[in-house]
Amino acid sequence: MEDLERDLLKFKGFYFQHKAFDTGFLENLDDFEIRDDDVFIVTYPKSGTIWCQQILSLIYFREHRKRTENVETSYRVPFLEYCSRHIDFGKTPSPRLFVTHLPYYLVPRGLKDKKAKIIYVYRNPKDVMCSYFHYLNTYPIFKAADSIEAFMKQYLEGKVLGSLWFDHIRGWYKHRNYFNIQFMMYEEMKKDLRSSVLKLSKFLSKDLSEETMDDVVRQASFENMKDDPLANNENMLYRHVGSKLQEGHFLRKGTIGDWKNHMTVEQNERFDMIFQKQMKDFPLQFIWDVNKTQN
Ligand SMILES: Nc1ncnc2c1ncn2[C@@H]1O[C@H](COP(=O)(O)OS(=O)(=O)O)[C@@H](OP(=O)(O)O)[C@H]1O
Repeated sequence: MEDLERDLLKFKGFYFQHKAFDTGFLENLDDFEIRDDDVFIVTYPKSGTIWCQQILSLIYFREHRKRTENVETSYRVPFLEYCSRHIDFGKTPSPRLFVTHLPYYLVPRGLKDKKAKIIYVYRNPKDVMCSYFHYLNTYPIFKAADSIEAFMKQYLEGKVLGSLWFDHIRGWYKHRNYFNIQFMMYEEMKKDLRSSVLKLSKFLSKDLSEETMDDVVRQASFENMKDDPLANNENMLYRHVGSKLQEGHFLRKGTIGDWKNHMTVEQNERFDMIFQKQMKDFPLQFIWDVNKTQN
């Protein structure tokens, strides 16, 4: 656990990345001035963050859609809690787009005016766990367990950046009425990206032409993003954390149900028991298998 404490920092009950932590900024985050036309993507890690960053970049920036500017997606939609050292958010032109992994109780209180918009993307927690495991074994953001068994323990105890998955999604859902928030499911985006982009554009009051819609859907596909150095996060991660593997990719598989390739029957049953206990009476549905609808 010593290594974990070196890499992660618990602040107000939530684990942050130690190296990128800006105490002054986070101490005052409650007062961070929110503009009515701000848009925030909120995710638990490995739930489709960069995907949604890319969709918003394509919707909001013609230059991104038409590839006339060489600006990375992660810069167009920066992390609220990790980019304050190099971006002056007060000077960013409107509409500002942000992304955050913060829990509901740490976001700026101005979001409760319900004018600025929040998109919460969630994904089934077994695929989140497997994606997280591979990610940490590719990019050394913090000390990673070297087996799924050990990582499952760490993840189910919430000793990871983002803390406990159950707390994150339950907290945001329970407090949804305080915010102007749209929940989006990773698996629905995967099954029908066009309908998901349409849903998002309605929420954002953006009327997209057919041509724009085609551009967005095409450039937000997994295959396209994986090969796009502006959108695949690899340069950004390489600059900030380095990589342990020659062949590791941030956009790794982008599928539904990869957990079946990594978890044993026993691990899966153990996970299910904890999930059922923690998520009893939780109304949002999840898709665990590419061939199945919600359950
Ligand atoms: N376009 C598209 N389509 C489908 N899936 C996609 C897409 N873009 C990113 N991804 C997958 O999202 C996973 C990374 O999650 P995040 O971006 O939330 O990671 S992070 O929290 O910002 O580190 C990671 O999942 P895994 O492949 O399962 O590891 C990415 O592949």
